[in-house]
Amino acid sequence: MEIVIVPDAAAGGELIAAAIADLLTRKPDALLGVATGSTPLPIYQALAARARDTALDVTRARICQLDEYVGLPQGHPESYRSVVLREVVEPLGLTESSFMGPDGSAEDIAAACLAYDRALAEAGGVDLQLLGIGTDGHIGFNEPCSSLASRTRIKTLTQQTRVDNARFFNNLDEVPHHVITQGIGTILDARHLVLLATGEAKADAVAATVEGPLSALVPASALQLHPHATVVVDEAAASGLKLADYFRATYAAKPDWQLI
Ligand SMILES: N[C@@H]1[C@@H](O)[C@H](O)[C@@H](COP(=O)(O)O)O[C@@H]1O
Repeated sequence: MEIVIVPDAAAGGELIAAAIADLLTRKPDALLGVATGSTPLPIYQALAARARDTALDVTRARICQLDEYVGLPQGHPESYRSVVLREVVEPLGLTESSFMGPDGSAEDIAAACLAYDRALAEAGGVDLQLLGIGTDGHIGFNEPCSSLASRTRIKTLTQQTRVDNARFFNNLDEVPHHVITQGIGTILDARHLVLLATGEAKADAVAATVEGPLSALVPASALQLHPHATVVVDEAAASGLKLADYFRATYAAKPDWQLI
């Protein structure tokens, strides 16, 4: 696992957008897995700026969703489908035909989960999966004690996550209890995992992910199992890391041509 400590969220967004740009240059039809929440927005803004202002061609990029609320009406502005279309797909000049996600309004949720795992595999697998992290250490919506081998399935949110996400809704009661999420096993199938965490509220979860034991109690610690996982953190999110100086020195010594 590589840990990169950046000065702030904007620098993290630029660094990760550069890695995505490099991927799309090598593989123009790469499948990019995207996360929701506030944290990855600087990545999407930096990537859209590159698509607008540089020779980067994103027209063949494919975008896939990490997770989804269950039971929100289709087209609800806070369904993750709507969020990804608004924050990622449209700013890149792409259309819904470049996009795939699980169907949170399906009558048969179990079948929708299976179908999504199958669709990801049939699409050739995710090339680069962006991740945020919950304050309880969740990735996607894999809450503490999720199986480290889990596939896409329905999960029940913890109260902590519902409270954290209530800011996107009118009140806490509107936050769904159930979600579909790529499983931890599904996430680990991606070729490159890139987790961005910013702000002091994430410091404990980041420390447990990076320096704690591999544990289902901290779902993000599953990144320790992946051969190419990058954790990008700002100074505040890095504040609980005992090995911060080592991570800084390692990254500073990295050759310029070697991206994350
Ligand atoms: N399902 C999403 C996660 O994918 C995201 O990482 C997390 C953190 O969000 P934020 O970046 O807003 O703190 O929120 C939600 O729970």
